[in-house]
Amino acid sequence: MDKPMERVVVMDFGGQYNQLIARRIRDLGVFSELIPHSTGAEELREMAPKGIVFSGGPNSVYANGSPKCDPAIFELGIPIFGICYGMQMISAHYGGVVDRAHKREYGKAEVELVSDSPLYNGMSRNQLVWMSHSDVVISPPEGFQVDGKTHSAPVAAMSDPVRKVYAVQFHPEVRHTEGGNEMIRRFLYDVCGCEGNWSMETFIDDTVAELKRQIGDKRVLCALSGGVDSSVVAALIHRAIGDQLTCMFVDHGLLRKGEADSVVRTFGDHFQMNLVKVDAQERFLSKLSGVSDPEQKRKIIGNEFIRVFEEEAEKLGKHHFLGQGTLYTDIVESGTDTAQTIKSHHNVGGLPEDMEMDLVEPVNTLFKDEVRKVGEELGLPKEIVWRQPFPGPGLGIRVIGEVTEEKLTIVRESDAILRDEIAKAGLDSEIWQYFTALPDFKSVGVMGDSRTYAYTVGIRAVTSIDGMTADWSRIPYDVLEAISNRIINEVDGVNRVVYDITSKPPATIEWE
Ligand SMILES: Nc1ncnc2c1ncn2[C@@H]1O[C@H](COP(=O)(O)OP(=O)(O)OP(=O)(O)O)[C@@H](O)[C@H]1O
Ligand SMILES: O=c1[nH]c(=O)c2[nH+]cn([C@@H]3O[C@H](COP(=O)(O)O)[C@@H](O)[C@H]3O)c2[nH]1
Ligand SMILES: NC(=O)CC[C@H](N)C(=O)O
Ligand SMILES: [Mg+2]
Repeated sequence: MDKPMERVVVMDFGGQYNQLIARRIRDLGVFSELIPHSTGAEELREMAPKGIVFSGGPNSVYANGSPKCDPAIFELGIPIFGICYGMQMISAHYGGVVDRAHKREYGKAEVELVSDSPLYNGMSRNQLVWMSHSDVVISPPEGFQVDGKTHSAPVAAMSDPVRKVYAVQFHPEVRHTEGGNEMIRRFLYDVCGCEGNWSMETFIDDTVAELKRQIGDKRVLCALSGGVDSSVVAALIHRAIGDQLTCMFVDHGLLRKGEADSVVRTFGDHFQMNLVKVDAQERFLSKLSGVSDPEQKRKIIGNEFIRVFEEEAEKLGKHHFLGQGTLYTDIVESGTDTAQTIKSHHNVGGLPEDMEMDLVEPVNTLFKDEVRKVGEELGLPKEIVWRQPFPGPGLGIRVIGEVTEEKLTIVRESDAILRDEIAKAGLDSEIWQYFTALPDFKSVGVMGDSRTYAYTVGIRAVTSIDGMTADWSRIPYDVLEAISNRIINEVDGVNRVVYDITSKPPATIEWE
């Protein structure tokens, strides 16, 4: 008889990075999934996980009604790893003190490791980590040792090796925490005693089989942007159902310079599938006219996409399903039962409630870098697999506030210059995503001895792996200078250029 599948569960307290924790664990060869934080101890005993992770979350443990796990879970004898909110909850459970921090920590921080607990034994004493919290454990509960501290957090990591309970205030699951993967690995293998028998190699086969079953002999319309996510989805669906698939690319007037043509060309060069291109500039721009709230803009764009797909599908005959390249990132940022809405991605939080087609989203548990792996495995061309992400709402969320033709032109032209200069400097594969944004204000300048009162263009360039966290790119000054000069000289209506030097968190990659 097969052994029960080895697994480690992640209890969901609403953190932005929860699926990322599960994903890291899978990467390390152990099956992992998110489960609701309300899962009881009895149910967990039946699942028999090798370990339990408590995730982060937006709440404060000392606030009324903040989510807590079933206290009996602490008595199961299964190793526990608490992250951020998870650590604060462990502390509160065992009688430690949690309070508002004097100094909040967002983004990069340095933890000094002060113990030799199995998670950190032999590691460099100074660890670069990523933080996102405003509460802090002031003193650990009885029986716990302090494993690490930062300037602002006297307890940045703690553990009780006897009860096998480990906890960190920082986020080991994000890529910017350099030793994070190793800490998770040690939890899985050294603390929980996992063997590591899970692999993602079968993902494509399993997914194609599931798509065949789900779709049967019905037809699918796949929303195709030319980006990696939708290209991978189209390729997966095509493998499953062949000609029952039609791809549809919408030009909503919010695309980058030259984008519509290049998408159609690249698709024709590499795919043996049907592609329909829809020109819908007018309808998107008129719906956006006079609207300046970012969430409202996103919802209008999401709605309009679906209405276009429905109308165009009608012309081609009945399509039961709509395929989308939705990633897990899009879902969690759009808000879930426990996670707060950071921004409504057009393909998730921006969807209308009354949709005619059912969604097919085969990569919606994955992150960008996993989708890229699937794309490479499927043999998609490099230019698609490594294309920088471009959001569905396009320049519509890079013009801050109301979208007008004049502002779209400024963003489109300045973005083209930025892309050109980045390519010339050979930085295009180094920087994960780069673009310009147009804040909704003017400032004073002097050009040719005359006073100007014109727009400011913001440059955003980030390094990332999965888009969940990001750092600003250290573009060399001479490259920035060339970009700035060209934007001022070549784009009408601009007299100032600024460079965004914020990481995510606390900022996000896009400005809206
Ligand atoms: N212009 C468009 N026409 C048709 N579908 C689109 C368009 N823009 C976005 N979509 C749909 O919305 C989904 C989400 O967009 P998103 O930008 O996250 O993914 P992508 O464009 O496939 O990849 P990338 O993130 O690399 O740009 C896409 O996968 C696609 O299904
Ligand atoms: O298809 C999309 N629809 C959207 O509504 C959307 N909003 C942001 N993005 C992209 O997602 C990644 C993370 O972005 P943020 O840090 O701005 O949330 C970045 O790569 C963003 O470009 C979107 N993609
Ligand atoms: N990221 C988190 O889990 C945050 C936990 C808690 N809300 C804090 O601010 O400290
Ligand atoms: Mg895109």
